[in-house]
Amino acid sequence: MTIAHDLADAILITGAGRRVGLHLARRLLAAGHPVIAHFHTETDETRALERDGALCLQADLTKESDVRTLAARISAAAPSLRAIIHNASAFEITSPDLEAALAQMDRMFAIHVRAPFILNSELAPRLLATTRPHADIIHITDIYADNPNPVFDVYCASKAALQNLSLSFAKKLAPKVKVNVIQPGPILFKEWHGEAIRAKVLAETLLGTEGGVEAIALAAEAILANHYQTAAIIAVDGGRRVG
Ligand SMILES: NC(=O)C1=CN([C@@H]2O[C@H](COP(=O)(O)OP(=O)(O)OC[C@H]3O[C@@H](n4cnc5c(N)ncnc54)[C@H](OP(=O)(O)O)[C@@H]3O)[C@@H](O)[C@H]2O)C=CC1
Ligand SMILES: Nc1nc2c(c(=O)[nH]1)N=C([C@H](O)[C@@H](O)CO)CN2
Repeated sequence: MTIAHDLADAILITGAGRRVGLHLARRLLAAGHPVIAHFHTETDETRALERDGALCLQADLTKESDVRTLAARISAAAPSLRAIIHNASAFEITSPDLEAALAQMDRMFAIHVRAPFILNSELAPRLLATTRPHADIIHITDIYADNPNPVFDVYCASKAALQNLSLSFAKKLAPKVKVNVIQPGPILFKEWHGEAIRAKVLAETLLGTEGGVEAIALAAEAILANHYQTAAIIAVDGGRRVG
């Protein structure tokens, strides 16, 4: 069954299939926003988002053709966009093998830099078409963008590139479109994080706990609500960056 969507002033979230992105999609849907949820791997949760009224679109952001098709499908479906939240990400320890590390570099720069660049560029007319006073772009980077963990050096460099790109988009799209950065800290560990590393990370975190996905949703909603915030870089890290 094809569901008709009224996608005027929709909010696009990338990586909405699980964890932070899924929580953002659910929160914004519940708040009454039309939501376009990009996902990589279909899950029961993406199927539930669809039943709840979101337009769910699959794309592998490492593939330029997928990103261009995603942009075209969104442009065709939504007459205007209220916001784009770039959340999709690949988080990998850099391989000691140079050839493998270079393949990771291609993948992570494609997801964290090229895809946001293409989507922001192709969808800028939809952001500018919003009837609201402002549209928003939110890039989710990492506190590691400012102070890298060398174990994840390729990932960190790609997030730093995204952070710098955010400032250029803030300059290019002002005053109609605000562009801001959220830098998460230890929000939600991966299953493969062992107890020792979790304890070490939290010992370096002033507040001593994982932030949880709601911490990012609160930061994103605050940015959307603030008419006077652009080119800002907001850490949501429990104080880890100074710990
Ligand atoms: N969790 C944390 O503690 C921290 C998170 N952050 C940042 O916050 C954001 C959200 O974090 P979190 O929810 O943990 O992120 P995840 O590691 O869970 O990944 C987010 C999403 O990105 C998607 N993704 C991965 N590869 C691709 C691809 N090739 N094409 C399209 N989508 C892809 C994943 O889809 P699938 O699983 O289907 O591949 C997933 O749904 C990320 O940008 C992350 O870098 C920063 C610091 C700490
Ligand atoms: N895409 C992701 N990026 C990051 C994640 C994650 O789970 N997915 N997690 C971290 C770490 O937990 C870090 O914050 C604590 O070591 C960083 N980036």
